[in-house]
Amino acid sequence: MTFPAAHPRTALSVNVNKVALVRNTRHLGIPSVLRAAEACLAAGAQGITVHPRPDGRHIRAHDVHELAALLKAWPDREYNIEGNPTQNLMEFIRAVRPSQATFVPDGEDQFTSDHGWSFPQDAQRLAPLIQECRQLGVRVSLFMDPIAEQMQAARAVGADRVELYTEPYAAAWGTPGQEAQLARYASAAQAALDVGLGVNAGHDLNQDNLTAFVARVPGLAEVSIGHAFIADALELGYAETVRAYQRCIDAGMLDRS
Ligand SMILES: CC(=O)[C@@H](O)[C@H](O)COP(=O)(O)O
Ligand SMILES: NCC(=O)COP(=O)(O)O
Repeated sequence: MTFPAAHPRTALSVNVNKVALVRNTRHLGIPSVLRAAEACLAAGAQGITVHPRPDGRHIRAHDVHELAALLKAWPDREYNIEGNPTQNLMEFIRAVRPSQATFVPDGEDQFTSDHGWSFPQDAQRLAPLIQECRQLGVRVSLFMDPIAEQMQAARAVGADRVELYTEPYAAAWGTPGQEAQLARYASAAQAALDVGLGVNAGHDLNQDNLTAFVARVPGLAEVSIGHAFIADALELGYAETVRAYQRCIDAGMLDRS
């Protein structure tokens, strides 16, 4: 399916954290993170995302480097490495130079990501790190709550994109608050576009809530999806799960136009 240049297809980046989480429960090397990534790329996923947390609970340093080598065989796909640049992220960015670095303000022992950066408080410590990434040729995306008023500051600090934290939308899915959340994300995305930022999104997106989000949120360049995707892949397999999520995206794109 092709889309007009004015509305390029929202890219699917598969987060493989949870494959590593299961692998780490034995010393057998299975399930393979590499095989998962390769199967998703072969099925058409536009990118792979990892979040190598400092405690190594799932993605570890060797995964980051092995996936970088794999992605070299897929030059038209993207590698997105997430993390807190004041912790361990920058060592990976310098060594691997992925397509994109997504800065996430997580603490070292955080259960999962649950908030975005705040401006002006975070600007001073982020600016030099963003500049370094851009000098390395790495696009920078800032994990942000869907607050339209924060987008100007995100741009001013040098970010190329924002990634809208979508758990509040996912939590409202199927409730009376769903529409208000969609309007909130659409407003934040438009504010980002208005100041020259690209728009990514992620966290708790799934096959139920993805289509409506793609349809309503303008200029959505990329969704990164992991937890629900891997849960679905346990039942459907990686290739069919990629196709299922692509169908959700394409349905949203058609609703948008
Ligand atoms: C930043 C974000 O929302 C996710 O990309 C993050 O990778 C989730 O981390 P866990 O997989 O450790 O829950
Ligand atoms: N940036 C979001 C991501 O990579 C995956 O989040 P989730 O789908 O595991 O919640």
